[in-house]
Amino acid sequence: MTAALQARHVSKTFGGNRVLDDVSLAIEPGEVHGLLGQNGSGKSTLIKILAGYQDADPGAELLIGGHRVALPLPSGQSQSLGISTVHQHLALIPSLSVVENMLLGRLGRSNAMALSWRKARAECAAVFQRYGLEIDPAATVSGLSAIERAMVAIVRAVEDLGLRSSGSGPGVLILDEPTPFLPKQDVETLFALVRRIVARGASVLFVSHDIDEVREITDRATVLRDGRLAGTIDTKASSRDEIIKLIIGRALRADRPASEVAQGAPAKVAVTGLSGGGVKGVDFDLQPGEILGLTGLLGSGFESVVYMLYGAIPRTTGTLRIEDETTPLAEATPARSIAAGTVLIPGDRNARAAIGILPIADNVTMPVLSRKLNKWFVRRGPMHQLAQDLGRQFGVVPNRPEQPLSSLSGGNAQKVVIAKWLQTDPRLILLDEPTQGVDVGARELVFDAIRGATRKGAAVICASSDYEQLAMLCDRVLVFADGRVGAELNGEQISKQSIAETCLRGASKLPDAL
Ligand SMILES: Nc1ncnc2c1ncn2[C@@H]1O[C@H](COP(=O)(O)OP(=O)(O)OP(=O)(O)O)[C@@H](O)[C@H]1O
Repeated sequence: MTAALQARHVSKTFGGNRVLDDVSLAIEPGEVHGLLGQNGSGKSTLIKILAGYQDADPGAELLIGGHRVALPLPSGQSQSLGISTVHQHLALIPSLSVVENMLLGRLGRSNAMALSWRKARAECAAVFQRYGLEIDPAATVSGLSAIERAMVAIVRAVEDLGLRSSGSGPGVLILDEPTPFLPKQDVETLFALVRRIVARGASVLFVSHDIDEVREITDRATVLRDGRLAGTIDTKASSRDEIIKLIIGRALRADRPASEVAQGAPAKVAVTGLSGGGVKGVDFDLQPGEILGLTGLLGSGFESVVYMLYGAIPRTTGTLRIEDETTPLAEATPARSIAAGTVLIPGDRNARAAIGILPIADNVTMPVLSRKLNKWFVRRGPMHQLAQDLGRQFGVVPNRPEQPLSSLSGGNAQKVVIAKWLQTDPRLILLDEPTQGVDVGARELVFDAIRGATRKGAAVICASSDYEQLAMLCDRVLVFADGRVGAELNGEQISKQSIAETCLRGASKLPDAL
């Protein structure tokens, strides 16, 4: 069978640093092919080369549908050659309608004056119907749910492939980590769409850190390790442990660590009457060193809690007590929270937690410039030394503080953000999806760092819809439903399965199996 896409001998060097080394990859027609590897293993670089955003080093070869294609791909031409990419940020314009977004690529190439919007909407509706989607072409993208936005971007990418001129097969759709921003229940909806796409003959290259998802949706997978090909596997025939071992070169720790929370100690943190942002009068408290998980279905209110406690959502009411200091949340602001020893590590690190164009050293030392370094003027030597030490401690790869943060892979950038706040020895750590985009091996490092902070007495609140993460990390999990705490899971009750079941039952009662 002629491969839908074949890449051979792909290498890439940045300033003397070889990040891809003689990688080869073949994707069959109608196949969902996984691309796996630790943070910084070279997945995005490979995709950027396949999508024509980046040149490969000399010697690389690319065949699409058996036809040799000259590298580098001409800028903006990858779709006409049969490769379409959907990145995590989706590249939709929120203020435009669905149909306008669907036509974005084509508008640039055609005479827009001659466009009939009525006809375009009807065609768009017919396309959505073909894929079994119920999305109004006239709706504004900003009003769509996360899963609807993802599906619009994916269908647009596939349709743009269908318009290409070359006759070399139905093409390859690259999905670059499409699921981390989606609630778990919507992942199935997305997978149904992926199955429909491959049933129509196209192939999909699926990049993900979620091993269970990879085993569910892909047929085979290529694994990169340190920029080299670690292997190509039949995912259905491979166990979870085998895949993890190929990715990180070792096995993960088997069990969740036993809770270290001292029973019966007075609460260190107490939240009372928390209301606003979809939350309706919630009370809970935390023991010193406790890691409390918050979860639920999207819209159940759990997603807002850490931002409300940090003072980042206006019109929040209730109180937050840390040890013997009580703050009315109506008066909380991020600056006051930081001064009181509360830190927030947000989910959207690119927009809210880091400045990509600044060096890693500047990003990571920002909260401690006056405390740990010279208060009156910035000396880069000590700043670099501190950044280097933190990079080592948190496993940032490559550990080069002078590089811009944006040159790090997604997962390594997240480690920098976590290091930046944990070094401040906070009393309360607020986390929103702390290991989104972080690979399975590095997750252990991040979890260890968070547990290290709890040993120093910090309390942690972790909001997440990643049930596996909650099961590995938390001493207790509160499952939200309709703005309130619907169920509480403790100790042995906590597992990925039990959290998923409790969420899906509307959090009205504990799972039968418990
Ligand atoms: N423009 C660049 N300049 C310098 N180094 C870069 C650049 N882009 C990527 N790198 C380096 O190349 C290596 C591979 O990065 P890449 O983003 O491909 O990894 P990845 O496997 O996609 O990681 P993640 O899972 O974290 O997204 C990393 O060490 C990264 O720092």
